[in-house]
Amino acid sequence: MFFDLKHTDVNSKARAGVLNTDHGSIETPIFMPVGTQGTVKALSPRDLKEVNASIILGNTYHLYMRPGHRLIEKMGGLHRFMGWDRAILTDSGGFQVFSLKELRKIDDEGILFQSHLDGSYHKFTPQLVLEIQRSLGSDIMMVLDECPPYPSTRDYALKSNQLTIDWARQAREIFSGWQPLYGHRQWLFAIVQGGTFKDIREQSARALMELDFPGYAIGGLAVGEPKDEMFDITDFCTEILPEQKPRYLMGVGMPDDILEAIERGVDMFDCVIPTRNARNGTVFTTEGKMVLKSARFKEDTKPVDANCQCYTCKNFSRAYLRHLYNANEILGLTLATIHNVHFYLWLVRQARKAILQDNYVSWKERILQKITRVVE
Ligand SMILES: O=c1nc[nH]c2cc3[nH]c(NCCN4CCCCC4)nc3cc12
Repeated sequence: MFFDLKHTDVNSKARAGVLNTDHGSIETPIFMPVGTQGTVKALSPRDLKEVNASIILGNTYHLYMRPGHRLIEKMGGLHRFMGWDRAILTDSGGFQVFSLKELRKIDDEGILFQSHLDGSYHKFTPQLVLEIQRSLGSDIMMVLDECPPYPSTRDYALKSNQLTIDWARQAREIFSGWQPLYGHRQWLFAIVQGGTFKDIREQSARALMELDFPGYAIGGLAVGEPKDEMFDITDFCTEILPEQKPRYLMGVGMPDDILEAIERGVDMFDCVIPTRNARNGTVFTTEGKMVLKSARFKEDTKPVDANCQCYTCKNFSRAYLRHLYNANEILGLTLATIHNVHFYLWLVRQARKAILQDNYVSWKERILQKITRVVE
């Protein structure tokens, strides 16, 4: 089966499971490094394997814009094109359209927008974003949805939610009738919307569940709402969503956000933070966050994190990494990204171990004390 729920922690809603794709099995809770344009910035697929990444995220919007899904199809699909033979999840593009430029126009058919590259007009429909993801060959595809801005009026959230449900219904019908392009199975997830209105969230979840998807994303969060609202809505959604299906909280997040959401029953995460922060000189460690550019690391011979087994921590000092940043050396980006992605994957692997031992909550409280510090 696609998702095997192995165990739920007896003291919380935290779960340990396995996602079975044709590009390998993925132990959950899982973090998906973001590879927007067909590459996880500064890392090669070899680096990704070395840090045990089992699934990465690609963006339908960006790959459609450049180099185009037809070209990628001619190249044999995204896995072959980018040299990655493990799993890929692609976001459907609705969110990117909103976050990249002022929205052109949304109507019942889809989203009309201008390319951020050359200003040309395009229209994302439920059908088109599915065709793009079929050409890409993603193992997990997302339906076209509308992510309402935060805050939204109740009326806007209601209307937007109706659109997202209609688009999900169309996508489900299109998907049920097709053969995969490259021989490997592709799975289609729905996306729960409804803003911060619990009754609309319930309406969304139940309508999507009736359409019977293999997995459910919780969308419309991590868009500027207060953290406690994000966790409250997440907790509310996981109460309703099917226990035996994976839950994916889109765009989350900082290490502590991920641990809080795991406790509330979320299985899958993606976020640009580990890769983006690495490129800006901020790394996450078991002793807290560290700004490597800081002068205090000028002669620090210690590794980024003495408890870390990654290539960066086993071979280089904080002083060297700080030098690379100051000298604008590309290697600095790669080494810090290797470490941060390794840290996120290590964190969710430790979470899984704690869940299987039924002590997730106490483990989480202990590790949060350390990783939320700032290393001076
Ligand atoms: O509702 C969504 N539908 C489709 N994709 C999404 C992606 C999302 N990504 C986020 N938040 C990303 C937050 N991230 C934090 C670090 C800096 C860059 C932005 N919310 C999302 C909601 C959605």
